[in-house]
Parts: sequence; C-alpha cells; structure tokens
Amino acid sequence: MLKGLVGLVTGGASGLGRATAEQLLKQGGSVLICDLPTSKGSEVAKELGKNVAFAPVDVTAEGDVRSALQTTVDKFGRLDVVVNCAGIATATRTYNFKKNQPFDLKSFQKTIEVNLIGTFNVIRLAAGLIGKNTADADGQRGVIINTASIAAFDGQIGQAAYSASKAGIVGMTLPIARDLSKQGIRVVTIAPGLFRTPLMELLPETAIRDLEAAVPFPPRLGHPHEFALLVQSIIQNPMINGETIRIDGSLRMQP
Ligand SMILES: NC(=O)C1=CN([C@@H]2O[C@H](COP(=O)(O)OP(=O)(O)OC[C@H]3O[C@@H](n4cnc5c(N)ncnc54)[C@H](O)[C@@H]3O)[C@@H](O)[C@H]2O)C=CC1
Ligand SMILES: C[C@]12CCC(=O)C=C1CC[C@@H]1[C@@H]2[C@@H](O)C[C@@]2(C)[C@H]1CC[C@]2(O)C(=O)C=O
Repeated sequence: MLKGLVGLVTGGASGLGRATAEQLLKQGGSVLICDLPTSKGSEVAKELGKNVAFAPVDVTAEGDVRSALQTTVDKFGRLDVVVNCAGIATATRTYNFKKNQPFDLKSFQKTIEVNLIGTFNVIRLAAGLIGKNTADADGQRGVIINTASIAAFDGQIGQAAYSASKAGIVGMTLPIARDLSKQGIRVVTIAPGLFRTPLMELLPETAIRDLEAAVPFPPRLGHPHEFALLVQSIIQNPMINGETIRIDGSLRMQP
C-alpha cells in the first residue's frame, strides 16, 4: 500500500509513465502527471480520477519543472516520489554510406537533451522539494526512479545517441544516490527491455512478433503494468538504492 504518497511522473501521459501513474493511484497515492503540452496528459488526468492532476512540462525546461513542483505543493502539499519516464527513441547510423551523410549532430544533441539532461533537470530540482519532507523512522524522505533502457548496455545499430543518453542515466545513478544519501533520498534506475507502449505500436505486428521471439522468457513484449509493479517494489523496499535494475525477460539485444 502506498496510501497517501504523492508522486510526480514525467512522460505520465503515455506508456510506461501512464501505467506507473495508474498503479500509484490504485495503491492510494496522488499523482501529478507531467508531460508535453501537446500530449494527452490533460485527458488522461481527467480519466484517472480526482487524486491526479496534469502539468504541461518539457523536462528540459527549468521553468516548466519548477512550476510543476509548485503545482505538486499547491495540490497535494508535498512530493514523495519522482518517476522519470519522459523520453524519445531515435535510430540513426553514425554514418550513412549510401547517402554519404554523417549522423546529424542536432538530432544527437536532442536525444541527449531530452533523455539524459531532461532526467537530470527533474532530479536536481525535485530533490530540493523532497528534501523538505520529514524523515520516516528509517531516515527516508523520498525516492527518485529513472528510466534507462537495456540499450544502455546492448545498444544496437543506429542507437549511438539513444544508448549514450540511457547509459548516461545509468552512470549518474550511483553518484546522485550518494549526493542525496544524507537527506535520505534514494535514487534507482530501471532499464526496461521491450514493452508494449505507443512507442512500440508504431511497428508492424510482424516486426513486433520478431522482437518477441528474441525474448528468452516470457517470449513477449512486457506489459506497462509490469514496469509499474517494479516501480512499486522499489518504492516499498528501502534497501534498493544507487542501482540500475533490468526488466527484460533476460533479453540481450543483438547488433
Ligand atoms: N517501450 C519500451 O520498450 C521501452 C521504453 N524505454 C523508455 O521508457 C520511457 C517511456 O517510454 P514509453 O512509455 O515506451 O514511450 P511513450 O512514447 O509511450 O511515452 C513517452 C512520453 O514521454 C513524453 N515526452 C517526450 N519528450 C518529453 C519532454 N521533453 N518533456 C516531457 N515529456 C516528454 C511523451 O510525450 C510521451 O508521453 C522512455 O524514456 C523510453 O526511452 C526504455 C526501454 C524500453
Ligand atoms: C529499433 C527497434 C528494434 C528493431 C525494430 O524492428 C524496431 C525498433 C524500433 C523501436 C526500438 C527497437 C529496439 O531498438 C528497442 C527500443 C530502442 C525500441 C524503442 C524502445 C526500445 O525498446 C528500448 O529502449 C530498448 O531498450
């Protein structure tokens, strides 16, 4: 039970973020869904009931994140848990020899900006607010959970930017956990394999079936709910800190 807990979920309008928001609500928490103004965040918040609100946020913009944190305080009184799910998936080869074209540097920078810097931007600003909480009996004030990818470890062809952005999240997890340890704030990263979200549903069913066949067990895409269950376990278990946890059916991506 996470009754009374206040969560902020970036990328909460869709996929893994939305499933996380639903799970926190189901367990008795309140949630601020943060997503792009162009997302379905406002409709999703209405659909999910009264303990949820939407804040239009670009995670790379300091002002947006600061005002979302203020909304959390105004609506729910405080912040206990942040789940960073906002992210973009890009696929471009380092050099396209057919077109004689190198990877566009702006596109590389954008992937790093949203996935890595956006995640850090939310962490650095949210930590100040979570740090104001009264510590529990164990000295804990809150938890920050990030979303990397198994591409951080087994990046495929075309994933130089995406893998670098996700490996950056994995790399900063331990130092941030150490930075925030004195305040009793835990920092944990989840590295998902293949999950059935709108990001994946753009692919034809045949391509999805091929991807599923590559997963040793269970040989299918993960359900977003399964990601949300891991978020719940991390919140509930105070000994999990400074670590990246894979959730991938033991998939190791081929080149
Ligand atoms: N679906 C999958 O198989 C996997 C997903 N991931 C990661 O999980 C996270 C969630 O992905 P999905 O739910 O699958 O994708 P999704 O596309 O369904 O959801 C991502 C959400 O992030 C939001 N977003 C994008 N840029 C943003 C920004 N600058 N500021 C605020 N919000 C922004 C989008 O509007 C969207 O609602 C991403 O970080 C993704 O890289 C990692 C591994 C596997
Ligand atoms: C690039 C992939 C795999 C091959 C394919 O047929 C279609 C794709 C588009 C979506 C990609 C696929 C794969 O690389 C894994 C990721 C990057 C997927 C989007 C999220 C993804 O599941 C991930 O982050 C895995 O770690």
